[in-house]
Amino acid sequence: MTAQLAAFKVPDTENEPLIAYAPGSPERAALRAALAQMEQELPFEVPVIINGEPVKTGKLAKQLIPSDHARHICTYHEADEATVARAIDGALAAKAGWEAMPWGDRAAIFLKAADLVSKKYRYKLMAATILGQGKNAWQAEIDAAAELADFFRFGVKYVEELYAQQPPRNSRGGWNRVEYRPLEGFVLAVSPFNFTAIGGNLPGTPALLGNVVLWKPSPAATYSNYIIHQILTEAGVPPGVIQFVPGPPPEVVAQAIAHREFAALHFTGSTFVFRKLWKDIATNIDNYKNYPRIVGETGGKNFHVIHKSAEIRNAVLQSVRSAFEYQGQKCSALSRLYVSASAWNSGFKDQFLVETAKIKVGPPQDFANFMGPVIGKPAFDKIIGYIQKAKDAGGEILIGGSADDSKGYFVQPTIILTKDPESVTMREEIFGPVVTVYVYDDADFDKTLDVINRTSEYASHRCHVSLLLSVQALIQATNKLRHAAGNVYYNEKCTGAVVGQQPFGGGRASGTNDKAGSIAIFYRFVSARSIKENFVGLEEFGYPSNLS
Ligand SMILES: NC(=O)c1ccc[n+]([C@@H]2O[C@H](COP(=O)([O-])OP(=O)(O)OC[C@H]3O[C@@H](n4cnc5c(N)ncnc54)[C@H](O)[C@@H]3O)[C@@H](O)[C@H]2O)c1
Ligand SMILES: N[C@@H](CCC=O)C(=O)O
Repeated sequence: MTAQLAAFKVPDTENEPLIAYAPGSPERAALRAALAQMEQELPFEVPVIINGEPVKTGKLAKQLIPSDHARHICTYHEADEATVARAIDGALAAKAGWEAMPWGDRAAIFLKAADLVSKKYRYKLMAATILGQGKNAWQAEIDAAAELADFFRFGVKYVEELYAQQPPRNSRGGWNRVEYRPLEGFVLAVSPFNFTAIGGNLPGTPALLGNVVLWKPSPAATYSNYIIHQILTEAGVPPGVIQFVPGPPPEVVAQAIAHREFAALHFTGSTFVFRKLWKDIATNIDNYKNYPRIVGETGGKNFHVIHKSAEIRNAVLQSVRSAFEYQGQKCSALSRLYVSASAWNSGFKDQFLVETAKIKVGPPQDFANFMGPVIGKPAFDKIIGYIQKAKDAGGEILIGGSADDSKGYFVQPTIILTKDPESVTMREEIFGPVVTVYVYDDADFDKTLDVINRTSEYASHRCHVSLLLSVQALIQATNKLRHAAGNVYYNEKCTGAVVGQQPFGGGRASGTNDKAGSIAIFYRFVSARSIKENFVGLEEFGYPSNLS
């Protein structure tokens, strides 16, 4: 416990500066060296971590390298029932000490973790993300280095702001206060494969508020997530506060959800899994001590709308990036594209195909590759299945459509042209490098906005980007699509929300829209306690109105 006798202010919060990794730069050399070292040392062995101690259950699973599936980046020990039970007990035992730790000390731990991410562990974390999750250098930089450091630093700032929110009035002779208690029980964090930063944020956000957390990482991101756990430990998160529990997802999660002290689910992943977990929680409701909080960001079907007034080159380049960077495996990735006929015929189509044809696909360790592999065999099969379904439904493959999983799970960037704006690849989440284009008559702009709004259950997910120049068209689209997206971008691509700048999340089937990267999400993991203190005692029990 450090100094307490003052109202401290946390340091100014800035976004982590991004490194470009340009040829010849020392950072590029450092990242290459970290990759080479990791390639030499792998496969690693990852234990379950309970109460700060490694637990080797002997029940082993592998995290494959998606660009070279004959190799694996790590072997990890899967938690069994007894291990999960110990993890929950240990977290509950750590709770009293953690929630009583002065805020300044908790803040300092997370600020230190941010600096460990941005400096000492930057390249190691990026190398694990590049090899294990198939990101190229830039994608690893904006995720594993920048977004993760931002989550921790901005989280500290937001908690400071939250704690500062106090009742505006006091009656004479009294003082009103609000205390933001962590939730009673433990939080279950279940994280996805596609963002190392989200892996860190799902346990990090509740822990920063004094909660204890059982963290089940994604099997396909186990190694990078394990490094994050090591960073948090080195920064000073006490044993037991965040229990790292890889394991068979349905079993580990079901056991946690069935526990009487289950206080909240912090989930990011597919809509299907989230809905299932919500139902499981509902079924178990009589068993809980408190009503659990349910926070989840899930699937999406993001779109760009290209108006006839759009600046075509910008619209094309933004669309190429957002459809194909990280192989379309972002919750924000462009997946359906509505282009006005005049824009399509006056250059958009040609440039879109020419630019997409320039994309290099291959192992992400080769920095020239813009795209790497998709995450695994099920994803690979699902994506080619959707390309086939689009063809069967009369869609025309303008470019791509081919895939090769002989060494790694590579799918070429694919553009499908459809005449049916409600065809299957305009509706369902694919989560791969596939974008479907619908060309609308310029005169039907307004009608097209209605179609967009109703087409997918996700309509809302994260992002709608309007690459429009006319202000009038922007206003029209903004109003019509008010509930169709949680994040809207004008003249900008739909990927790349930055913590502290564009809080992210979506409604409808895309999640509870609690806005990670903003103060809003922190309200979900506290249970406020109002405190009224009276400094003046009573002299009579009766009120003046009782006097005769
Ligand atoms: N909205 C957002 O902010 C956001 C961000 C990232 C990813 N996503 C979504 O995540 C999905 C891709 O990630 P993913 O493939 O890791 O998702 P997923 O749903 O397969 O897995 C997410 C997590 O749930 C666990 N899980 C899987 N099946 C489970 C089960 N039956 N019971 C309990 N837990 C289970 C996984 O092990 C993992 O930890 C996409 O749908 C994407 O849109 C959304
Ligand atoms: N910040 C990222 C989050 C993507 C989630 O999968 C983006 O907005 O692209």
